[in-house]
Amino acid sequence: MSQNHDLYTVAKHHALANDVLLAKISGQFAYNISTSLSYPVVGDIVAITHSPFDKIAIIHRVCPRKSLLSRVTSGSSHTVQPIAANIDIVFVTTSLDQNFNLSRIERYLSVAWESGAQPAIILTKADLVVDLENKMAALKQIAKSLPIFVADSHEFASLKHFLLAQPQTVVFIGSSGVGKSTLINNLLCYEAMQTKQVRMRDHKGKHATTHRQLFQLKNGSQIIDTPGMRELQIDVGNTEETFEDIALLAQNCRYKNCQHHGEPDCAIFSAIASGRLSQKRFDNYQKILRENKYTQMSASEIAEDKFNRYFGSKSEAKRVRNLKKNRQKGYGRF
Ligand SMILES: Nc1nc2c(ncn2[C@@H]2O[C@H](COP(=O)(O)OP(=O)(O)OP(=O)(O)O)[C@@H](O)[C@H]2O)c(=O)[nH]1
Ligand SMILES: [Zn+2]
Repeated sequence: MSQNHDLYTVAKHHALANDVLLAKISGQFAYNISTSLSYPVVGDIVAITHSPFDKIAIIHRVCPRKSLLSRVTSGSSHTVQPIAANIDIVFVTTSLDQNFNLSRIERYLSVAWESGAQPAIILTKADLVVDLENKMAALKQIAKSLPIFVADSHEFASLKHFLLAQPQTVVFIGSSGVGKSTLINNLLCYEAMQTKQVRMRDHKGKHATTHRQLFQLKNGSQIIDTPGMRELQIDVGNTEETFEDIALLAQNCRYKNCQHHGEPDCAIFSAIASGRLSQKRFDNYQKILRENKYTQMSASEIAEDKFNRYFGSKSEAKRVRNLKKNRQKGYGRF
């Protein structure tokens, strides 16, 4: 089953993820809920009743879970939020380009272990790897005997083989941009995931019903991908060490608090212009800083921050929306 606000989408049969019912929790169930972990979550198996005369079925209870992936919301409330249940494998996904970072993998592995599911590691963007042997040797030190899959967007046969070997429920966790959606799309062989823009809008409650959270492969294996999972960002910890070159450059900016967004005498800007620093590396650095910031924020704060970054302020977005609405009504101009 999967969730969208108060309404849950429940598959009638475990093996038929596309034959679904809409459902909500019963009053009695809601009354007995003691913590946020008691709510049904994507991947849960639930007991329902459904009258043929009602569009919406009733969920009475959640069956015991064999695993539960959760996150601590570190905004104001610090509650534990369930993300997905009954997962067999948590794939810790990381890219083999310059974002390869052992301490980050370790952090994600600890989240995976915590869930009660079996962790495994996927290394993506193998086409960009430099020095695979050394990276693998270092990784094996922390991964011990965990399975490690190496993939890129064209070659992911070993992973596919693994998923097709037996029916299993899997999730992919890892930092933004490591290639999770690309990999899932490839595994599903079609563009099943929403674009980033659509996912942004999910946070605003729009189009939310179109965001599928559970995808089924032909052999019955299921891939869970929820917005909650996307926000399961882990503090990288040693950003400064990884991006020491950028920190050193930034010391030469005219302003101490330079954001490197076009301020005068920005050393980062000059370094990029002269080719001493690649734009891509700087973009990655900023992305990781954002991820770090997100670990300190609640889901709604993250949504708001992303919204503002993409669309400007809410009042600006509202103004644009009203203009559009008026245009549709046939008056006003856009
Ligand atoms: N070179 C290379 N680029 C890749 C590969 N896989 C993905 N990418 C690129 O990496 C970028 C991020 O990929 P996504 O699949 O959106 O990453 P993600 O992990 O789903 O990111 P979030 O949705 O933010 O969590 C895209 O521009 C992809 O085209 C790969 O195997 N090789
Ligand atoms: Zn600067």
